[in-house]
Amino acid sequence: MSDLDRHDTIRAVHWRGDRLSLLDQRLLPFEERFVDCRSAAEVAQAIKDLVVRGAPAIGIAAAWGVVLAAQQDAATLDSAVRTLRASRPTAVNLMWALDRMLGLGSDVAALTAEAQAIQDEDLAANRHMGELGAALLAGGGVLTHCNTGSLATAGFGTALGVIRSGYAAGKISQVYAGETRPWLQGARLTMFELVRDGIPATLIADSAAAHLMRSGAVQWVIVGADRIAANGDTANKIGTYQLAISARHHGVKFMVVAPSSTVDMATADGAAIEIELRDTTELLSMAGKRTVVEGAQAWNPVFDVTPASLIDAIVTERGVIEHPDRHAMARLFTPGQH
Ligand SMILES: CSC[C@H]1O[C@H](OP(=O)(O)O)[C@H](O)[C@@H]1O
Repeated sequence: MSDLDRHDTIRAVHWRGDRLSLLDQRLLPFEERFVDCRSAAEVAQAIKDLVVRGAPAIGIAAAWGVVLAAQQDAATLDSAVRTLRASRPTAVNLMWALDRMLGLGSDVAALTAEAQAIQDEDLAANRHMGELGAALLAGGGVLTHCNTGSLATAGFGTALGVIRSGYAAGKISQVYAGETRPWLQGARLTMFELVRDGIPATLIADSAAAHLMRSGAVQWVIVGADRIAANGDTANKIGTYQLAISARHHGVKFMVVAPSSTVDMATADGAAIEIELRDTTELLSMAGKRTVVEGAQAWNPVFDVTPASLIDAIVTERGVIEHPDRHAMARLFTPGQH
């Protein structure tokens, strides 16, 4: 097993033939427990509750949810797909995967093969993007945000896949990970993956990012995506937009890494991307303990949109788009493709 092969040993999504086992990411890094989903409705609830999260991973989970629906009662397939589609609004991978499954009717064998293909294609795409993104690096430190690793995908990761490949190629000397409040995907999940891989990783507070960039310790900010519009505007975890502003101000390069299942050519620009608002309790408490006075209000958008003008490169498995705009996107993706 190559050094890189070791890195996708973490699997967030396991198809068991009659149920879908999901590594419960609400409990990581201190507890590794699986939630078994035996229906599309249970998969949809797991996506909504962030048992499984990460744009590619929720698309993969939803695809297996369609298989569960077909196994149980083909007559309920359409309503099962509607329930899955409504589970989270921003990551287009969810809609993309369901559209791929819908085209196959209710044949369980065909749906099973398609769900497996979606999962296998994602892992292959991540490894290829890892190489393409690593080729852009020239040493030094990188900063990443949220979690874009094996836990958010079929394995290896998108932005974290570039970091894995870049580190293995000697092109990264230090990885900084933002904690990513309020759900702490960076602190709880990315640090878990990097420490497990033996990659030198330093956790920073989200609010320390600009100060870190000003120090000169970071040459690239490398992030994932939940939806990339036809002009290259990119929706990603809340806090990404301000990282892009800080990066441009400090002369730090900004890379978005995402498979083509994240590209939504049917959405013209970032203004049209729906931003998920989650329960304010995620902001008003930490680890289940309230941290804010009763009666306080909160606002909890969990994604934001980075304009293409602040992105130096979008890495997909179809190729790298440098200085993205609608013309550059159209060279790799069909207008209107979703
Ligand atoms: C390769 S994961 C893409 C994306 O998904 C994460 O969001 P969430 O944890 O809420 O599902 C985050 O935005 C990642 O960058």
